[in-house]
Amino acid sequence: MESAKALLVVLRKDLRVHDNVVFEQAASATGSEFNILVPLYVFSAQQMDLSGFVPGGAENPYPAPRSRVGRYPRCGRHRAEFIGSAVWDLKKSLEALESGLVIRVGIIADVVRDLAKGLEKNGHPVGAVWMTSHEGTEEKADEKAVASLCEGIGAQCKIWEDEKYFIDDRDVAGEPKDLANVFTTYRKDCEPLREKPRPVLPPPKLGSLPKFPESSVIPPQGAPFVIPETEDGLRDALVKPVASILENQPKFPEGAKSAHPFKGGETYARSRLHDLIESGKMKEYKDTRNGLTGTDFSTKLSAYLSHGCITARQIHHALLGYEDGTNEAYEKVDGYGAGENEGTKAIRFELLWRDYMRLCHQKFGDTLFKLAGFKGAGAEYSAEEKKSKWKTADEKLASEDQQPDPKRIAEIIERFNAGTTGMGLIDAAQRELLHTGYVSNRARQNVASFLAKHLEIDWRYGAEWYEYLLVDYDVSSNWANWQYVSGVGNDPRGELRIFNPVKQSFDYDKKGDYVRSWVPEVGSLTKLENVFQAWTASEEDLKTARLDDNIMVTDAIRRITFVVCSRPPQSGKRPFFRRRGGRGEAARSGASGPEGAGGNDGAADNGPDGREGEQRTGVPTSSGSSAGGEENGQSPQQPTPHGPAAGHHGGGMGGYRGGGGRGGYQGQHRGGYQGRGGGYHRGNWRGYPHGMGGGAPRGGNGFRGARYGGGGFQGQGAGRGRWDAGIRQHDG
Ligand SMILES: Cc1cc2nc3c(=O)[nH]c(=O)nc-3n(C[C@H](O)[C@H](O)[C@H](O)COP(=O)(O)OP(=O)(O)OC[C@H]3O[C@@H](n4cnc5c(N)ncnc54)[C@H](O)[C@@H]3O)c2cc1C
Repeated sequence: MESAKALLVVLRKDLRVHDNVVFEQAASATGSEFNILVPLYVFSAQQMDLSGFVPGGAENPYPAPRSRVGRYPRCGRHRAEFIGSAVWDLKKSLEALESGLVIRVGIIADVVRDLAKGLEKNGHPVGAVWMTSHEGTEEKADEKAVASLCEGIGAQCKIWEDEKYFIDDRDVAGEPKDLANVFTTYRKDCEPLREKPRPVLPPPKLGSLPKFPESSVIPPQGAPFVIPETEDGLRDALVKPVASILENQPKFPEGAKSAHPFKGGETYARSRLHDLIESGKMKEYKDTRNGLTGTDFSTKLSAYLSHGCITARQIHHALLGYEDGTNEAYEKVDGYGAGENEGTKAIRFELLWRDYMRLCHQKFGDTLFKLAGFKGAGAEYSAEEKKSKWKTADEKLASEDQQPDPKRIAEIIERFNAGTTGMGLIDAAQRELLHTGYVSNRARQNVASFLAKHLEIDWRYGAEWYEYLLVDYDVSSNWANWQYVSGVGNDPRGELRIFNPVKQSFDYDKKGDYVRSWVPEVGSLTKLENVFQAWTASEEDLKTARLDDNIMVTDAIRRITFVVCSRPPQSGKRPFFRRRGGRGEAARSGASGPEGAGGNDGAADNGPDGREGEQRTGVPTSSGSSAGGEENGQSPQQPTPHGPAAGHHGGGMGGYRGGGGRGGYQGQHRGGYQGRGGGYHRGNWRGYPHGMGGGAPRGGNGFRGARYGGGGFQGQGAGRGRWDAGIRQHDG
């Protein structure tokens, strides 16, 4: 056709040929207005350090991109490698379809402009540029820039719906502004989930795509960059500038194993999905999903989803083949043809969370990146709560009386990132992230909660560190989850949900294998409580383990006294923990109202976490926990390696709230203790509607929980000897 023109397809987070609207539509466009198809991928200078593409001697015109708050690189080596591999895999798939992929680096609109100019010069004017819409400020800006460029060159610009979500946007009722602020409400509107996803789109048939142009017609990459011609070359160019994460990069611990050894790309995504169903892992998913170690406790599909190597609805349809007994490949798998099971249902549930996080991003826009979060954007956040409680390393932003001062906060953040806080689970998770780019959902929640709620440090340092290092980084899922856990997002329990990392370790790392494998320094300690917090070990054990002068012991960032009961198990779910103190009056009457502050709302949103929690079954949360010791270790009665801390704030019972709470406890007795212990002082906790009391160590004096607790029970939970319980522990 004489007037036929080139179709330029810009691929970003849709690195696949199956279930991809642009290829499906391009295939049916053959013989019509487009005589050639130029699929294009651009490694973006806004998000990646491109200096590896610059041959020696030349200068990279784009400064290495950095995050706003922590000034971290935007994309670390694990994700760079994963994306490189996924792009290469797409190139191979397109070549197998007699097409191809042009790989470039730079700013998307600039690359499109240069390519369009060159193609026109070589006799192929660009008639249209297609791309799929993606969430994110930069992504939207790219879409706008390409649209305005198209206007300038007289080409059509088409931005297709992003179809990699579980429920298609076109099937979501209402406008983004109408989205429910609580996930459960949204979920209920969507149920039954199994009926919601649209069918998957077929991949283009061999030879069905408009011709890929001769290489001589495609203008080369602009100087000074050079695009490698092999997969290894591409990987090296991407990884070289970000190969080292820390100044003193620790070695990969001997014996530790990555939970995410997976390679990027659609081919690998499809085979991973198949393996998960064939091995029966999908059926077990609900029981295993809170694991910490190994490749199969969860799907590890997140990175494939984030980069669009697979779509959520492809996962759903593959599960249907197994559940409905229509895909013989799975006929030997337990549960074949038996319909949806607990495991497959839970996966759909998680995929819906992913949708929801993105819809929240649509609704709240750039407040995703704001310290006060989604809550700060709405009326549901009180004026007082909007005031920043957050500690920062930024001298200009810190309040004059910030304690610890910004310099110390900078040190703490550095140690938090490097995994040397002294809190085993947190350190293990941060080191696993450094070494592998992946960390389980359970560990992510603990890490986020630790930074935001125990240390009260601007949670965006953590979100940006994750953005830097996660292989599955997704702008909506990452930032909205950080907000959620930090209490400024869509968690209805907000600030009240706190993970006690010691109890979580006992619950989810029952033998300490996870912490031992990523924090080898504590590997020889035998007692679990010592593994989880090395400072609790005896002087002798510390010496034997050569830990006596280790910073994790001498200057643990946060000390949580946690009592392990030596009595034989009596009953219940958590036999080896026993609260010391806090079961007195305060515990029983600490929450007078229906909204006991610590009460976990069994009926409400349970969070994108381990939703199994005791709260829902009404079993009282046990475990003594406290946050002992000031961050800088200056507390006069700071816990010592030889014994538990003396002073902590009061502990209470994790509660169960909600109509007809089944035998649970009401309310949380939590106090900002300022008595003798000098223990954990959470002066910023405020506005708890009910049930917040102040527990006092040794005799019920010296607390000020009521000031923050608004109706909290004063003092009566104390006076039972030593208080070991402290901050409300929440086990999600
Ligand atoms: C602080 C924090 C930061 C996070 N950052 C990201 C991120 O950048 N990218 C990302 O994909 N997920 C993120 N998550 C969500 C979750 O931790 C990961 O999706 C999950 O651990 C990935 O492993 P998986 O694929 O084996 O998950 P599975 O347990 O197998 O879940 C299946 C899929 O459901 C989705 N999913 C599961 N949980 C969530 C959730 N809470 N929110 C949104 N989607 C979910 C993912 O796409 C996941 O692949 C974050 C969670 C927290 C608490």
